[in-house]
Amino acid sequence: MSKSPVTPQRPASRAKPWSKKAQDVPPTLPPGLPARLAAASVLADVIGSGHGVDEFFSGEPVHPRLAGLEPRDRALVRSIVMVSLRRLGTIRKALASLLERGLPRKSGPLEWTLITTAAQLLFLDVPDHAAVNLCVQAVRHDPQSLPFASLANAVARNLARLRETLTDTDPLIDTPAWLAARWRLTYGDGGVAQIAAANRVEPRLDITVKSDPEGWAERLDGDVLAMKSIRLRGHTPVPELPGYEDGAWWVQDAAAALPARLLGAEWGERVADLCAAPGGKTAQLAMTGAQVVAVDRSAERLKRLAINMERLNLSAETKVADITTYEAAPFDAILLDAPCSATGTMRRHPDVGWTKRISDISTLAALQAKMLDRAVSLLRPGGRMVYCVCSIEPEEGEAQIAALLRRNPDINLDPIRADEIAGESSWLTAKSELRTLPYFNPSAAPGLEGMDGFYAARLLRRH
Ligand SMILES: C[S@@+](CC[C@H](N)C(=O)[O-])C[C@H]1O[C@@H](n2cnc3c(N)ncnc32)[C@H](O)[C@@H]1O
Repeated sequence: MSKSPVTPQRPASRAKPWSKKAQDVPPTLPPGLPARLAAASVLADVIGSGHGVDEFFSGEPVHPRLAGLEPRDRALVRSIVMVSLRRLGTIRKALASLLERGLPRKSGPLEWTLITTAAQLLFLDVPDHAAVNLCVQAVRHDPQSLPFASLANAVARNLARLRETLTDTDPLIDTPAWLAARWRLTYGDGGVAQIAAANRVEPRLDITVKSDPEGWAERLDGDVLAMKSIRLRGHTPVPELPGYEDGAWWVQDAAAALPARLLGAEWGERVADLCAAPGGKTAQLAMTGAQVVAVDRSAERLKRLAINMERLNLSAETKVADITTYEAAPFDAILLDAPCSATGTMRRHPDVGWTKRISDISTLAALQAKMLDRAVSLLRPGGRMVYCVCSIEPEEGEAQIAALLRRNPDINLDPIRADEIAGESSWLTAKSELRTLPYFNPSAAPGLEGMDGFYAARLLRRH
């Protein structure tokens, strides 16, 4: 039997592979199998073609294997895919140790079935017999992988048997090598190790409340964090939680809630939220009583923003426009939440490291610079702006703002004070910009720690 490495090469194309041929799932398949086939297939498409997991699970199912699945099964598929991505390094190492002769060539979806089976056996609360049995059925379902059904059976049984030793790995193994190398340069050996460890923990849901954080924390079984976000302890689906229908709160990571607060928008001010959709920060700005214009290039995402604002009973004007060419009367204050590599959000989006490429960072940094130049030109003299990104790459944060200040002498950095961020001076850079990392916000309760990696700088326009 010839061998191939366990790690496949990602093709350059980002075409939607599932759009070419629909693979209908016959309704006669045994229970649980359609979800396992879907998990393997979605994972192959995420890693193979660079599509984000959210593309598959927000809105109507676009993948033929997801169509027709019950919501409960879709949720299971999502969690199998997420764990597979979050622990991909550990899983690949485990499979490599069990496949003495490597992965057989021309074995169709075998690799994806084994990875998603490993995710269930090593990290999810799926009974061993169900995971092993469905693995073998999934392998038998495809003519190319069919000859390897007994190999898959042996691998799956060994995964269950050796679970403890196979999962005892260095967190860095689950960080894509290109990101680990970058983070080592920026944050040192200690920093990269802590980021890697934090990214392995599935984060809880954070919410921003309109008022009464203590009361809502009690009602929702959550903890009030330093900056008044609430971190929920449980995993109840969002729409079923008290206060959701009434628009008392919205989902927003604790770090993502900081930039809008730092802008300090005031009642009656004319404020622009640039790159606004789906609107977590727009809601915060609108809460202040400012007149908010929410601008985004995507009409579809702005529609979602409008629906969110309606549920929250808040108002903002929406405008579909490209920020790099957007024109408007001057604003008192601007929030620019620029598109970025999102490497600070890998706790919530473990696909980021496997779907983004190193070249994306310079492409995005160039776009951010253009947006910044446009945004500062929209400020009135004396106006203020907060620029933020959910990236932990300096090119998109610290270096981006340093370059803006060099090319625009009219713009000053307005230092952020520790007392504006609940006294957390370790969240500030030497120049008093905000820099959070995924391992910040430790907690005594396991699973309740961490926050997104964010960068924010506050700027003032002089003339
Ligand atoms: C990081 S998300 C914004 C998240 C949002 N601020 C929030 O808090 O909910 C970035 C947004 O930038 C938008 N975007 C990307 N390129 C753009 C451009 N050239 N002009 C306007 N919007 C753009 C995307 O459609 C996306 O909605």
